[in-house]
Amino acid sequence: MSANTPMTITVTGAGGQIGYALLFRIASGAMLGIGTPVRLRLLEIPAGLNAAEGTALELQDCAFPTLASIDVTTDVSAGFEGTNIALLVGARPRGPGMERGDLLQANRAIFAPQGAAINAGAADDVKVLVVGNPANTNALIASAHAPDVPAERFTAMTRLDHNRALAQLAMTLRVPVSAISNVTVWGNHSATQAPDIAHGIVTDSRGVPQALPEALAGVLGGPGAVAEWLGGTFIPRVAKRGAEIIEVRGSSSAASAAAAAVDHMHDWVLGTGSSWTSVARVSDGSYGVEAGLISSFPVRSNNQAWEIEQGLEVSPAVRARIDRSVQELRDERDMVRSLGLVP
Ligand SMILES: NC(=O)c1ccc[n+]([C@@H]2O[C@H](COP(=O)([O-])OP(=O)(O)OC[C@H]3O[C@@H](n4cnc5c(N)ncnc54)[C@H](O)[C@@H]3O)[C@@H](O)[C@H]2O)c1
Ligand SMILES: O=C(O)C[C@H](O)C(=O)O
Repeated sequence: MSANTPMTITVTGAGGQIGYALLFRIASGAMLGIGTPVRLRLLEIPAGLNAAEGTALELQDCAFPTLASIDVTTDVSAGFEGTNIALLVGARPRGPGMERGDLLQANRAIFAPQGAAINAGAADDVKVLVVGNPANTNALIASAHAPDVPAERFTAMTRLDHNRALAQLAMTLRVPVSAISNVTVWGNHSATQAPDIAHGIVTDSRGVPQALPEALAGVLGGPGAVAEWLGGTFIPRVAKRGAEIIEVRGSSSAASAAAAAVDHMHDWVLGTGSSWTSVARVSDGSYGVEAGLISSFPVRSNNQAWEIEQGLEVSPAVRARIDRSVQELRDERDMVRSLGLVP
């Protein structure tokens, strides 16, 4: 990509709540930079068409210099024709009391045709981010229907979990979010995920694990304080934040999900810089995660490709959580396999 070459970006579920938070940020240049014009393609089903068309009118009214064109369609093939970036947001969101497994059934008809349309018509460099839940397994379904697109180009979003982990750490350590790096979320974008702070660093070069005892003093004390805080507060808070938002807000996270999607694609296209981030991408067997599953790893983007950070030591506690989350991914894969959606 060179500056000034327009990029075609398809957003599915454009009439929904994430779509409404996401499209204006993409159009303003927050995702690819203000030097890259964007052509937006808004893909909806008939029930969401009016909302998407209304959003398109508002996008026009923003007069963003970066916005080259907007098309709204319900035609899946037209939606992905020539697309460079596909953001698969459209899906039924989880309501109170629902688990992600409940959504596999509801969303299975969406991701197979979309994968096939990407295979047939998208640009050669297409990059896909699945946001719609259950995101990892939906990405697996879409990828299975796009045999000509490298599997590494189908990713699922765990950047929101990653950002949640950074924010919780920053509040606890009383430092800016920008001061913390090298935190990882492993596994599934679900309550089984494995947030891992073992390699985290604070700008002053202290490790996050070394900085925590002082920050926790007065709240928790003694030699087990950090482990107690991780297991009793930090991990459940990050892993169950989606459910907390649903309970407090009455509907699932939208603006924070949109912000995470912007971060994910920004870093994929423009590079990660000095820290790694978390992305669910196809496993090559690294860290004992079954090859072929789409699982979250610590990754850096080099030359517009997500590379898994190698050689990190994984503690027994994190290992156990990763194994549980990967087992959940296997179970989801087996469920969609039994429906004939993946080989
Ligand atoms: N990965 C994450 O971190 C994360 C975070 C938040 C939400 N989510 C998920 O994102 C998805 C969207 O959430 P939302 O709050 O915007 O939901 P929403 O109900 O507000 O919007 C979904 C939109 O998708 C549309 N849609 C449904 N099927 C479609 C299809 N086949 N093609 C195109 N559009 C289609 C609907 O008409 C609707 O407008 C949900 O699955 C939600 O669980 C994921
Ligand atoms: O948890 C959900 O269902 C919504 C979303 O995946 C989230 O993490 O906020």
